[in-house]
Amino acid sequence: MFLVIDSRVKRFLSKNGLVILGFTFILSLIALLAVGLTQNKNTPENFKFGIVFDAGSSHTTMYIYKWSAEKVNDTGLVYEIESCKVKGPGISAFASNLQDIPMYLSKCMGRAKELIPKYKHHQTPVYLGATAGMRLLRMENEESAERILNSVTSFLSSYPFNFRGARIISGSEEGAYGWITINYLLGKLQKKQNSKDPSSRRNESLETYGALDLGGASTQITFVPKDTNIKPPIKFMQFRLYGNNYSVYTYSFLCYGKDQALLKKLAMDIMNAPSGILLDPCFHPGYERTVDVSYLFNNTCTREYNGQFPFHELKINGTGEFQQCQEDLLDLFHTTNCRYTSCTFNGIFMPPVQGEFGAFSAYYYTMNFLNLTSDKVSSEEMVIDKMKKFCARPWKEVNTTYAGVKQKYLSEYCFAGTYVLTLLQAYNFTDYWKHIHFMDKINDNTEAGWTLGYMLNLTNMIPAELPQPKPFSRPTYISLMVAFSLVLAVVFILGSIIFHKSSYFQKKAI
Ligand SMILES: O=P(O)(O)OP(=O)(O)OP(=O)(O)OC[C@H]1O[C@@H](n2cnc3c(O)ncnc32)[C@H](O)[C@@H]1O
Ligand SMILES: [Ca+2]
Repeated sequence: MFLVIDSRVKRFLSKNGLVILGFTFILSLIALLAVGLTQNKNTPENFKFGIVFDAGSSHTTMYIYKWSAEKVNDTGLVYEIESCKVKGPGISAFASNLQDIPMYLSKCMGRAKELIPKYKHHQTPVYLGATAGMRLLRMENEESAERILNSVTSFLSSYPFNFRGARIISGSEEGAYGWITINYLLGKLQKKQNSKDPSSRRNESLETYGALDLGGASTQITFVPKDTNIKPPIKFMQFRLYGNNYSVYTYSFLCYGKDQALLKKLAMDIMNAPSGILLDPCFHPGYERTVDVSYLFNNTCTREYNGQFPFHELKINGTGEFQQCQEDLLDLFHTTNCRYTSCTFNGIFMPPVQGEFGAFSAYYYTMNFLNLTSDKVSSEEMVIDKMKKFCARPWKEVNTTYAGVKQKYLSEYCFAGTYVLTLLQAYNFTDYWKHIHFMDKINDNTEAGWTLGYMLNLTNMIPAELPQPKPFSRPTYISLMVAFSLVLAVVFILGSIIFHKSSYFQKKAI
């Protein structure tokens, strides 16, 4: 019986074997094409999200970032989808009212829950970084600072997101992450990677922008120095990003943020002329403000000026004299005691500034309001002339002209503008408007600041080495697959026909 079937099968196969083989081959070919095409077809993009709280000295802002999971290692592709300003002061003001922290943060967290799809919540990292306000509080009262961070931690952990910690970041981190943010967004980190000319690649890092950040309590300057062979007394920060090495200088001046610098100036003024009334050239004529003397001196930044005064309140009367204001502010910067090859101020080592700089936060707010951003200025005389005129304008007039602007900001633009120019002078910038680019949002939507760099670093999103490019782009890959498969099919069919015909003729000949 088995023998009978076996011989039938044999006969069937010898007759139709080639047809079955061909049929199987074509089916496999179709399957191959189908798999290749479906594997490479356009699937909807898979997005990821990240949340960073910038807990600054003057206020807290929550940023939500979004990026495509597939393109995670490419440069410049993470962008901001939301910045939520937390109502109220900076978190360091909550030392004696910890119970208010949940209310303080809940509105922005609610916004995050709305904006990020629910099924993504558990994989979305949340970070909170506190800066100079909390650094100052920690110097005054470490336990208080700790308690605030613990309250923040317990509140943020109660959300379905992936909370990754609340901490005080160092001034160097703040400077370095700001530098990474702007260079990442400006596309400076991967530039010239494909250059064939080795001499142009050697100086690649010089093409990054330096970063200038002016906060309320501290200010940072960060850049790649021209001469990397100098032996610095402090270590430069070393980064390897997208296959390039960067040796970065960064320094954070605590107490030289805009708000603390103003308090230092006022404290210095009282020391120089102890009186309950201060004629202040940094405020508009007709402007009046009363400051509590104990508030002024109960502060780490003004401790060096402490003294006993027979009055409890200081009354400020503006006089609006730019030149005098600048002279007063110069006294905040001590430039005589440099023990190194070059210094900025207060005896702090700093290599000479070089290259282009991006200036953000209060640098931008101030210069943008004053119309003194680089694209609107052509000479130093123009800057001085504009500042003189602005400071000299009576407060009443300024107040009515800019009725929509917050009073605190408006009343301080004369001081802030003068402070920005004095600080840049102390850093030894010449022709600032040629080299300093005041920036707020980069690529239309993402704010310049340390938060993005912080998240990119903590989520390892900037690789040390440049990702290897794929040998073929997707369309080329698909076209090649199809073309080779068709050639294979045609060759096979032709081969079969030839084989059939030749065996037919052979049979006939026999
Ligand atoms: O970095 P630290 O020092 O911790 O401080 P911060 O993060 O709170 O500081 P910001 O950059 O938010 O603000 C810097 C200063 O600019 C002020 N400021 C904020 N927004 C402003 C605006 O739109 N116009 C003018 N000034 C503004 C603010 O009050 C501060 O004095
Ligand atoms: Ca800040």
